Amino acid sequence: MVRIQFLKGHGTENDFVLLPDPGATLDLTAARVRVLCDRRAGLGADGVLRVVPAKAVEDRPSDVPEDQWFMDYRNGDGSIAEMCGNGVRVFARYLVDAGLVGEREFAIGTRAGVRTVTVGDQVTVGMGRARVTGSSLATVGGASVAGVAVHVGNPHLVCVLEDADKLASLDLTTPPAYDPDVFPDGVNVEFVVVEAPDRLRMRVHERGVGETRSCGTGTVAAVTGVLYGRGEHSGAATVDIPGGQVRVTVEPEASTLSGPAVFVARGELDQAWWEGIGE
Ligand SMILES: N[C@@H](CCC[C@H](N)C(=O)O)C(=O)O
Repeated sequence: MVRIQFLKGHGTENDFVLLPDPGATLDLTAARVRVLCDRRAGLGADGVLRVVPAKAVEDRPSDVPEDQWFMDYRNGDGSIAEMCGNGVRVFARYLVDAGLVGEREFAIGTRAGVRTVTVGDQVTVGMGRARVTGSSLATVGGASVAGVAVHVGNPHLVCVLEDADKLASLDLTTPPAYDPDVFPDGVNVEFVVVEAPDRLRMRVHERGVGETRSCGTGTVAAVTGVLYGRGEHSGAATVDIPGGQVRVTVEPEASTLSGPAVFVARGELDQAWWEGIGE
């Protein structure tokens, strides 16, 4: 009988089920991801992080070497996404805690390429280049808001609002509408208020999940988009999200994300339940 271990953790309350899969034997179907993430029928999470050796991932990006650990990230709806900034911090904490890496600074393979991490009280991730790709509109509650499109390995649309009351009153229980010609693969939509030159408040509707308490790539996109609006390409900001606070730095060719990564539970999945999850 194969025993399937799990951990439950979060980064600023963006929560994940982490599945160690050193032998790359798990059959992680979209249906299994959906049920695992279901907050009543499963463990409940925004997404799943499968921990797998990069050499077992045939479609990994060409710059991810064979000897790295690979973050196989899935959204709660079962879809695959390129990158997850909060997830990679939780993933990094797991690798250190489990003794799977010997250093506190190391690299992790993701579908967006290699990400370097430094694990301390907080976990800092080198998020690569955050690229402004254009502008577009998001429509929420019948009103359209202009946004800056930012690519952080995955797609984002950053919409700046005038004040915190507007941000608080947004109804994100239904997905904001966006232009599918601009975002053919869907988009994560961030709504942001600039509270001080180096302080943002943000809410997010994530592709493949819904509104979450935090989105790491989204915070990097938000800082990049706000800087872009000021005609700047470098800067740093603290971002307040409903689940806590992260720190972001942006340079023309690189960005970083720092924040907490916490585990709350670990255990074993029920074998019969897992086997019984159909398509
Ligand atoms: N929560 C994540 C982003 C997860 C992927 C996203 N929903 C997508 O589909 O691109 C983060 O912390 O970055």
